[in-house]
Amino acid sequence: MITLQGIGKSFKVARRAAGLRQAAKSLFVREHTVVEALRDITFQVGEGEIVGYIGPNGAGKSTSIKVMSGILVPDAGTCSIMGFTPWKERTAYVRNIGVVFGQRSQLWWDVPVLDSFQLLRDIYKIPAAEYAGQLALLTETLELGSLLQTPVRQLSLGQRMRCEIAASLLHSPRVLFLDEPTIGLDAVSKQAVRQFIRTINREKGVTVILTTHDMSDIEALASRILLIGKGTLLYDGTLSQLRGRFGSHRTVTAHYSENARPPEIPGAQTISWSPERAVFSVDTGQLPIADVLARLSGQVELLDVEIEAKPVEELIIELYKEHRI
Ligand SMILES: Nc1ncnc2c1ncn2[C@@H]1O[C@H](COP(=O)(O)OP(=O)(O)OP(=O)(O)O)[C@@H](O)[C@H]1O
Repeated sequence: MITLQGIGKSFKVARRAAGLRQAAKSLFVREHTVVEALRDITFQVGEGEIVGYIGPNGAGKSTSIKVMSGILVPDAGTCSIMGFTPWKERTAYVRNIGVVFGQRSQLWWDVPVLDSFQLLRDIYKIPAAEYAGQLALLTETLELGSLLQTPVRQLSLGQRMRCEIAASLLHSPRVLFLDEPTIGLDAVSKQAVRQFIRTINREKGVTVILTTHDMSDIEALASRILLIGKGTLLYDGTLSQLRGRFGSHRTVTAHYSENARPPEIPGAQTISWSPERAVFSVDTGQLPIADVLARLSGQVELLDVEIEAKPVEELIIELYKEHRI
């Protein structure tokens, strides 16, 4: 569905020091630096996948999305999406993709949402019956009923995001690019947006590329992660592979009847202790959980035990650390 091969993109940025004198000088002599935003980016995405495209600020995520959606022309490499080269066959290509930039709006600010939708219907030349069906479906699943007649500037962020997502799907695209679609949303709106993305992926087979800083988006949606740092692709694997790599650690919290001495578990690190509760960090690759439980029950009268894996957020931080980004 999506193939990127050796994609590179640099930006030439004008540079000048602060101050009036420097401003005057820059009118005559321009100094430039080159920012290498993408370097040799190569990956493939299959039809129906949801891929989390992650990386720290300035890593090159938005630039990649812009290249893939045909807004930016790369300096090097090839990109084929559904057989199109995005920046070459733009008009035909955009009929097959949907794009949401969480930080920007594609809706007209002063007019009711429905007017923007109708304009998009005309731009994409969506047949009347298809538009009516798709609008009804999106209105119901994204709960847009009361919003359609409201000017965009009067919508809250969460309401606007639901409308943005609907706008990007009116023409039934096969690929959806989402650049931080849940930024600034409250917990309930986030859930609604995630649920909707899952549904269109499962029921319509829409392929989704998702950039986000919210690791719970990744956990809820993406089975595969592409990690980009300083313009280079650093990791391409599934979430479970990532868990397998860093995830043999468990936090074990034991609650027990009052005990004067801390339980001793050789091979486990004691994080905290009180007469009724102890918390351990255990590398299950070295020390099986069953051994920990056996040791605990030999020393204290156990009342309850909680075993937690490292949250995805921490796994991603480990990955950032490993690649020094
Ligand atoms: N139009 C531009 N002109 C100059 N430099 C740019 C331009 N767009 C992006 N860059 C630079 O390219 C690099 C990658 O930027 P990009 O916006 O792709 O990062 P990002 O991973 O989306 O970051 P964030 O998570 O902060 O949104 C950054 O160093 C940025 O300053």
